[in-house]
Amino acid sequence: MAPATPARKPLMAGNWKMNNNHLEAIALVQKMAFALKEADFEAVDVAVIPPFTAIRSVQTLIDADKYAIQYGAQDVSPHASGAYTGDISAAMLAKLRCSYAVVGHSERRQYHREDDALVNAKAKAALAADITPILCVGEGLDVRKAGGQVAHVLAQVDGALEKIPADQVRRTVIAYEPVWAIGTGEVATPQDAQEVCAAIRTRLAELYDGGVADEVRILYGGSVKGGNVAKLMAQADVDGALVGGASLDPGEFVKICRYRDLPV
Ligand SMILES: O=C[C@H](O)COP(=O)(O)O
Repeated sequence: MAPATPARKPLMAGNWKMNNNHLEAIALVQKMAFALKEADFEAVDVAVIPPFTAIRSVQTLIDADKYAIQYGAQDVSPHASGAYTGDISAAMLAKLRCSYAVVGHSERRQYHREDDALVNAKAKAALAADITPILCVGEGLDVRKAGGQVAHVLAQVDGALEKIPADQVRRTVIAYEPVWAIGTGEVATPQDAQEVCAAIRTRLAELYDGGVADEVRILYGGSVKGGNVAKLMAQADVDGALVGGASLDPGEFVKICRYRDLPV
């Protein structure tokens, strides 16, 4: 597939998971903002994905100090409003000017039994509120060992994008996160990442067209660190990273955002 073009600006998104209260969140964003320079933001979109309880504080800080850091939410309700205790709607996130909502993260699929139909409904809810879904897909170790990673991931992509029109898919981000690489320190090889990311892009061309496939940003996630990011980013179909653990360390996350200065 075609190498990354300026139309696919790399995205480094830090998924904090269930870490950092709103005060810790402010401190972390401040440290990142002090370290990152204008040239970094010109080269890369940088986003933080805090827990719901910290989004308002992050928004206030970013607005007040005019930081170029983007932010989003780790989940979104498929419902617009009503009696859904514990849910947060896309409209609520849009009011906080969230740019992104993660949908289908493997931890949601595993601990909350989310299936592709629900992930599809969440992606649609986010898109309807002009929020970019970061759609997570990825295989478990058993599937990988059996060599079924591409078929498994493409089935997740098909299910999650069902009946979502091309103009909305264009602004969707897809994150390939092999479950066996998440939080384990066992990063996929650059070739593993490229194989699946390229297959996703080919599938987008089949489902929609080459233009859509060329525009969609496809991230890799799973034990990304400063020490391995440059090789992953050198792959033609890897347009960024969804970073978990390393995004909690401002020095490490800034290093990841500056992958272009690191040796490949
Ligand atoms: O959303 C992020 C991924 O689950 C990766 O997490 P990790 O970088 O801690 O392996």
